[in-house]
Amino acid sequence: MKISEIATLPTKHGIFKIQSFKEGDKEHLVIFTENMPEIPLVRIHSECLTGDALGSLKCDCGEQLDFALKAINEKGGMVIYLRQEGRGIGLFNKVNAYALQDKGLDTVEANHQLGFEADLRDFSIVEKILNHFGIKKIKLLTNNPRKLFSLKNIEVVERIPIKVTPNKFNENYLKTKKEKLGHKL
Ligand SMILES: Nc1nc2c(ncn2[C@@H]2O[C@H](COP(=O)(O)OP(=O)(O)OP(=O)(O)O)[C@@H](O)[C@H]2O)c(=O)[nH]1
Ligand SMILES: [Zn+2]
Repeated sequence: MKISEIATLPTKHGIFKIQSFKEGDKEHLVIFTENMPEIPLVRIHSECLTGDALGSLKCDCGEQLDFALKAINEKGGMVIYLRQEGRGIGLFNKVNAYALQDKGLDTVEANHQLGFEADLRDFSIVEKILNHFGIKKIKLLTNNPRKLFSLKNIEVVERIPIKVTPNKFNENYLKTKKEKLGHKL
């Protein structure tokens, strides 16, 4: 793992520090506050270019990221931004999955139709990053139990749910997340 220098990143949510952790060809990011409580608020966020950067309403990613940055700016902690777009299938395949969803398949069926498992993500780098910061206990912002189970040597003192406002474009996606992917929604 290669670790970059720390730089300042002013955002609409507040002034953060930013650092990149590179493993293989993946350039992950940690966006963190200068004030780091002993038990920080942590968001493990997987890349969603369409939701995070383009304002897509098909999923809840952009809204979750905004919610997390706002809360972390207030309470102290970090967003660990993992470059595993499309639950690990990549952007090109996600667009093909979206095309299948236009035809009526849900998010899980579309992945299967393309020959992928529903969720191919790997969260193993998270513990390495938290170790690097000397963090042993966290409060985790998530609705996804898989993220909790992926942490073996880090104590999750509290799981904080992220509430988003459903819209007509993502209501089926949220329903599938709850029914097929086990999200607590
Ligand atoms: N393959 C696929 N990936 C999607 C689709 N919609 C969103 N994604 C991806 O799903 C991932 C969502 O990541 P997160 O928001 O970190 O995680 P989550 O599983 O939703 O869990 P929490 O938000 O923590 O509750 C991102 O990588 C998105 O790119 C879809 O329809 N198909
Ligand atoms: Zn998304």
